[in-house]
Amino acid sequence: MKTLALIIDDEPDIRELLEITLERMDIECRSADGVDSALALLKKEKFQLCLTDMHLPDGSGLEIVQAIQKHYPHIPVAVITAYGSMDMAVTVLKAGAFDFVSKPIELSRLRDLIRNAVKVSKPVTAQNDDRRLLGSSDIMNELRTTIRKLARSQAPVYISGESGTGKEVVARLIHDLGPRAEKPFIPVNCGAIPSELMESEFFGHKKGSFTGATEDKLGLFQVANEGTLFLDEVADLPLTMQVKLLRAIQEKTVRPIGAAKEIAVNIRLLSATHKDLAIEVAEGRFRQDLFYRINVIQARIPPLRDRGDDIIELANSFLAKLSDDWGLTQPKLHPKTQQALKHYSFPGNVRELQNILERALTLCEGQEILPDHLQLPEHTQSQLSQPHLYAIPTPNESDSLEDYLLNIEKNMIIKALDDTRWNRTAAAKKLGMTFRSLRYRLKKLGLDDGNDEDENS
Ligand SMILES: Nc1ncnc2c1ncn2[C@@H]1O[C@H](COP(=O)(O)OP(=O)(O)OP(=O)(O)O)[C@@H](O)[C@H]1O
Repeated sequence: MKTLALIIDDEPDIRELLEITLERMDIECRSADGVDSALALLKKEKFQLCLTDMHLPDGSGLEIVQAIQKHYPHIPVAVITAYGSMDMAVTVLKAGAFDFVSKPIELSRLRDLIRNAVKVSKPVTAQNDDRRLLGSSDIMNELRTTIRKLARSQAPVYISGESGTGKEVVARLIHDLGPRAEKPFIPVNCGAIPSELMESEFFGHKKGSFTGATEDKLGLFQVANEGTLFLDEVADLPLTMQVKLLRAIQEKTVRPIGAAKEIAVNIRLLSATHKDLAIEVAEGRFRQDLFYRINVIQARIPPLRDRGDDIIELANSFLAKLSDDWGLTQPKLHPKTQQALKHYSFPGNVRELQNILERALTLCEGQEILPDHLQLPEHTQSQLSQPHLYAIPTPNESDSLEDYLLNIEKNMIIKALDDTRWNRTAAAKKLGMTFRSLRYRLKKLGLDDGNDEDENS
């Protein structure tokens, strides 16, 4: 059966251009010139994809996106936005549009978009793939649903989560379950590239463009072309590189060092960091405009300590794998070991659990792993009790690490404010942060009184 597409545009010329392009791709089309007529067609026929203009005589493309999300969520819908209207593109992606194309419509970009939409409209066959993400807690099942949704979209996703929670595993799944699965997935650790090599790594260079450039080199953007570029530890990008990256993302082109021409690239962008990007922005280390572009949709990965019985499920699975690799019979986790694992806070999350088990398997001589083999730090607090200026509160039983740290942050801020008679400029200085950053934290901690007066006092 032929794929059926719905085209919505009030300009007959553009409708015709879209129809011709799609029909050449063996896709049958129906056209509508406004919101009402489009909604009527959606009721009447079964579509596999939809392409709508943003400005329609009786409404907007956003209404179409919302209606499709609500009533026909399986139909990928892409929006044609006005030239340079990035804000609108971000809005429609957030509302659930699968992708966007801006005017004047570039035919090669349109064809790529349509090809991806056709793939997305087919039922996912790679369901089994998400077994790579172990854990059957509700919180992980929710994450799996989110991943499947995000895989269909082309929107940039910012994956947040503490160190070792599985951000890269999630990024790979988003790629593997999506329409770009057959194309490259290129992970880049932004913190690991020396700053002087960064531009050449990302955008490539021509032979002879600088000392040491003995060959032409493709940049990561080109290597990832048609696939996914995963910027891990994106907060570690120097500001100068952030500007260049923003440009490449917005223009969808790159210029290798020493090249005369820009090269078009088609990538899906995923990014992650264990840092709080909003704080990085508030403290001036991360550009707000880049944050806005990469953070169109956010996926949060929960820390391991919040995943309940998943800890034991993961532990058993890692033990099975390790025992198999090392040619051992898989030992059991003693009930007390299970208790100890469930009560540990895992600041290093899944990666730390893997390391703990590897050590435990080395230390364990019998068929059972005992609590001692885990060598867990006696108290989580021992890791936090570095030299400190103010008394560190004792954690409550129910505190998560996050709550506990927030409490410390709050105490230090209140102490600094008390010491400076609530002069926030002086308090910020005392705490070694900018006024903006202090104000952000005060808001976050609910201590903000809405008075910004002392900025310059
Ligand atoms: N749910 C999970 N099921 C199975 N393995 C997992 C899961 N989550 C993480 N892992 C494993 O834990 C390790 C750390 O995962 P990953 O590198 O994706 O974390 P990360 O959040 O990207 O870490 P970092 O912040 O250090 O970059 C990897 O070996 C990964 O395979």
